[in-house]
Amino acid sequence: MASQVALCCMSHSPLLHRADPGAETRKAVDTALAEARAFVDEFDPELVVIFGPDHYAGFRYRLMPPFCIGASASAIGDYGTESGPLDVPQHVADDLVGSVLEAELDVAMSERMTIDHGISQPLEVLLGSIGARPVVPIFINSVAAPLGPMRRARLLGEAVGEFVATLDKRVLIVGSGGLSHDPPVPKLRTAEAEVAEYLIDKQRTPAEQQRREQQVYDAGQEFAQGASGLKPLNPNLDNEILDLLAAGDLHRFDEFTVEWLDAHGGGSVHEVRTWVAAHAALAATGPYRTTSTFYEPVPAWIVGFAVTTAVST
Ligand SMILES: O=C(O)CCC(=O)/C=C/C=C(\O)C(=O)O
Ligand SMILES: [Fe+2]
Repeated sequence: MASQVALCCMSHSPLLHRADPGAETRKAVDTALAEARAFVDEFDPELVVIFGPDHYAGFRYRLMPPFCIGASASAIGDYGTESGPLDVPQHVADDLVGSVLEAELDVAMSERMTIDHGISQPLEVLLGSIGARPVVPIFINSVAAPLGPMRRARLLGEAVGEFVATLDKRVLIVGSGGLSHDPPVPKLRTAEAEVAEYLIDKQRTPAEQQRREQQVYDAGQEFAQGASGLKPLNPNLDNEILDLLAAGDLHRFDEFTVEWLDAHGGGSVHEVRTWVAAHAALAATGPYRTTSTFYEPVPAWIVGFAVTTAVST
């Protein structure tokens, strides 16, 4: 018995519904996202497997795994996203963890995973709400240094795909994040003590969260006005990434080092790991074809914003 598998990868942004990117960009992004939603509606997934990052909302340095599969999860509701539980099919998540471990990838498991906009936003955009379909969330650390090699994200994806192939279900694989971008996410070793405490273990109060969200909005406005120390977006790199994914040339990502990507794509370009894992998962179920690609650099959101869909052939 085999599954039917489709893929949608998309950038997310805390500023997606908050900052005005200009009328033309808004229309283009909304159209791309509506088309992705229609693609998902038509596929009618029985299960969604989503690879996404976290931005110190759920995973902090008290214990920072490179990868974690959630067998039970809820969304924190940051940056205007929905809060509340996901509908995680526990036995599927348990079996997935077992299968990935069997493939010699030492993935962590959480029975109480907290997700942020990095996972909840694509679920809302593509499915209508975070609880609309059964979903297994897979966290890929993409911001908290040190990061392991890209190859491991590809291998994780492969192992997940091999499991997905056995389910005899319609499975949508989602990757969330990227592409080039350098949003103001603090770094443990350079952060002030109070911020470092947050990165390690501390929760924000609602007022602190609100202040932080305003700071991220302000950073986007500065960036859009060209008055920012953040690294520029890199459309050349982003197009190269999209071309490699569409060509199924996933091994090439093994050559991208963390340092090189950081220098050319900014501190959060590593969210592309979720795209690599998602494509590797799809590829593990058979050959695939990319059916749509949207890309536009959006300074007001501090991100090279992309959306792609793909199907098994
Ligand atoms: O709230 C924080 O401290 C982290 C800031 C943050 O969440 C920024 C996130 C940016 C993205 O998710 C992105 O552009 O990918
Ligand atoms: Fe992000």
